[in-house]
Amino acid sequence: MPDPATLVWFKRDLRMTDHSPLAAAIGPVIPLYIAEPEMWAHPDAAGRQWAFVAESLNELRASLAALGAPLIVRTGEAVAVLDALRRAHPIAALRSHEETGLLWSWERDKRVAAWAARHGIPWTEQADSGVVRRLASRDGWAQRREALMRQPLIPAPKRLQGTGLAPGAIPTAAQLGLTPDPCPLRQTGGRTAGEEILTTFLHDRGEQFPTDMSSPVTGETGCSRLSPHLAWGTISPREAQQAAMARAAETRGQGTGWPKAMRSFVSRLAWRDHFTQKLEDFPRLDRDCLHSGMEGLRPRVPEGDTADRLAAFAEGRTGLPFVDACMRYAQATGWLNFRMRAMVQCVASYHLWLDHRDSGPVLARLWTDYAPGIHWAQSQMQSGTTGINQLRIYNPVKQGHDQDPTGAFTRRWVPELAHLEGRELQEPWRAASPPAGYPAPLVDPVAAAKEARSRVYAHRRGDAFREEAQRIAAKHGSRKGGRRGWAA
Ligand SMILES: Cc1cc2nc3c(=O)[nH]c(=O)nc-3n(C[C@H](O)[C@H](O)[C@H](O)COP(=O)(O)OP(=O)(O)OC[C@H]3O[C@@H](n4cnc5c(N)ncnc54)[C@H](O)[C@@H]3O)c2cc1C
Repeated sequence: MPDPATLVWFKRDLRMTDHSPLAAAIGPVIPLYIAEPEMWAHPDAAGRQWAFVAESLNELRASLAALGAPLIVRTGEAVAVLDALRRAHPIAALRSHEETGLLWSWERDKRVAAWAARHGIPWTEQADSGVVRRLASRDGWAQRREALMRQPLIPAPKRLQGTGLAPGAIPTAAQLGLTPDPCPLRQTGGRTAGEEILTTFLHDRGEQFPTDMSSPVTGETGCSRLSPHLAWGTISPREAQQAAMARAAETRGQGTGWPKAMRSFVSRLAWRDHFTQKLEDFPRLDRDCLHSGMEGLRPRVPEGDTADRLAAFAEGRTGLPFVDACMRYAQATGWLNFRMRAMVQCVASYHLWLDHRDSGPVLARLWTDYAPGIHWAQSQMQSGTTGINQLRIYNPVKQGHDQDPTGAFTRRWVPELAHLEGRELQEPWRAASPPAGYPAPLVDPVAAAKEARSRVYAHRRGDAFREEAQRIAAKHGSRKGGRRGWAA
């Protein structure tokens, strides 16, 4: 009978450094990744995400193998996979990070907990971020998170004792039922790529981060671009934060932009946890409006012409050039800067009057860095369904002029408009001869925004609405006075 092993279950934490479950494993180890067809069948899942994960798994497998225990990959339902492993090798303990996911992952975890209890296998879950399970109150949350972020990093183990179990194949996207999803400029997965991105951001690219981040043109290199690595865990948030704080300290007093840029970056890492905490506390975030009074505000696909508007939005054919450029750019790269993500979500929800539960999956599938907690919290916030945020309705024409002042970005991604300049580029319907092959705008952006604002405010009236909004703010709102604009 072989010695019982510790099973370390990797999920969105595809690394060995700063990985407490792996560091805590004693005796033989089964490092396991389960490719769950149930997860990849969801409407928010896309081939580009799996491609990034598969690259990360390949590298993790090689790194773990070098220590003595290669990554075991199995495809299937979690309990079935775990039970097959238990029958192949005795398991003393199950260890993993806590995962904040959509309802299906909660249900899956309940089944895993029941399986573990049935077989007398203790399952220890540890936090991988500032998100707190069973949080009683947001009071003191930020301080608690900060204390966790300042704890020393956990080094990767020096050696691991394997079990001899067959490593198993990393499935292809098609084997997981994913449809082809070309993304020619997608970021590469794996720890090595993540470390390189972090290094170049901290030492070469990041000095103008606070200004570069607003535009997709400057943001492409001026933003950290760490998001897929944080989303799939090839880099830990604590590693990123501590490296940025060290860089801020090293550059202090030299008259450069680095310290401010690093502080700004660190605050974004805190937003990450702030928004993910909302999903932790409200796992129905992708299904229900945070404020129940906003239910029924917008029609659902396929009511009326919603299906056509959603298709035009997804294909980058709304007739609003900067919106279409951003959507086509995201299609090709798997990424978009924050402001433009907010703008495209806002245009879908306000101007095109689409329910965020219809547009949200379309956007989620564009992001290589899809992180349910951030995505659905932001999606609701930019759609006005939280009931607690001030409405921010971006004007896509103005954003085009502000964030793409030369027009080069819009012309590159909407080549139908390559011959237009200045005002006509962002409002081609005003051109003397409207461009052939490019659609007329689905809506007048100014009139549509006005109409949307009055419809939303009509829903936000009355004492009952206000009382629920107060309860939501108390449960989910940031405790940073005066900063509610971003953090509520
Ligand atoms: C509708 C919508 C959907 C979004 N969906 C996702 C998503 O699925 N995954 C995702 O990682 N980000 C999402 N974001 C947040 C943000 O746009 C991205 O994190 C950012 O653009 C990623 O690029 P970066 O790594 O260069 O970010 P940087 O600007 O360099 O920021 C560093 C990190 O901080 C975190 N961060 C930055 N901005 C935010 C924010 N506003 N809220 C929460 N965390 C933030 C991310 O982890 C990011 O990688 C979404 C935003 C909106 C408006």
